[in-house]
Amino acid sequence: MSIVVVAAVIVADGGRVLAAQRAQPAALAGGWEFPGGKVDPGESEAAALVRECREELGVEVSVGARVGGDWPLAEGYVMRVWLCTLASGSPEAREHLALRWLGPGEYYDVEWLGADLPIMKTVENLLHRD
Ligand SMILES: Nc1nc2c([nH]c(=O)n2[C@H]2C[C@H](O)[C@@H](COP(=O)(O)OP(=O)(O)OP(=O)(O)O)O2)c(=O)[nH]1
Repeated sequence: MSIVVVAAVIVADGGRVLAAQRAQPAALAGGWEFPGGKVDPGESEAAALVRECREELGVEVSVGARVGGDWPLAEGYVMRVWLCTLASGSPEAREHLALRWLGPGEYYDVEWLGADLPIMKTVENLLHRD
């Protein structure tokens, strides 16, 4: 069974999306991702998503619609992604090198990790469908 990594696409007013720059490991440092992490044993995926956003950003999020299905990562890992909104707090980079709010037209201004680029494309379609 694959290890599940959950990730939050935090969306704010004007279609802004929060990107976070990884600090580690060396192979991924500097790349941009969606906040998240591994689900702990016995923990629900939604609870893991909320916990990771609290730990990494110091915010509370509300979990919304799922983005796609299982996104492949390295062998043995899959990523599951949800749209989220901020319920309280203002994100700060507690574990990342930097954070950026990307507005429409800026979604590809950061060097997304390989797995995240197709996710960003899917999110763009979801947000601009109407
Ligand atoms: N959180 C997150 N991880 C991603 C993304 N894209 C991507 O390839 N990954 C990879 C990087 C890592 O190999 C793995 C998740 O690891 P992590 O370091 O975020 O997990 P964690 O917070 O539970 O960390 P740790 O306790 O194992 O240190 O998934 C993404 O958008 N968000």
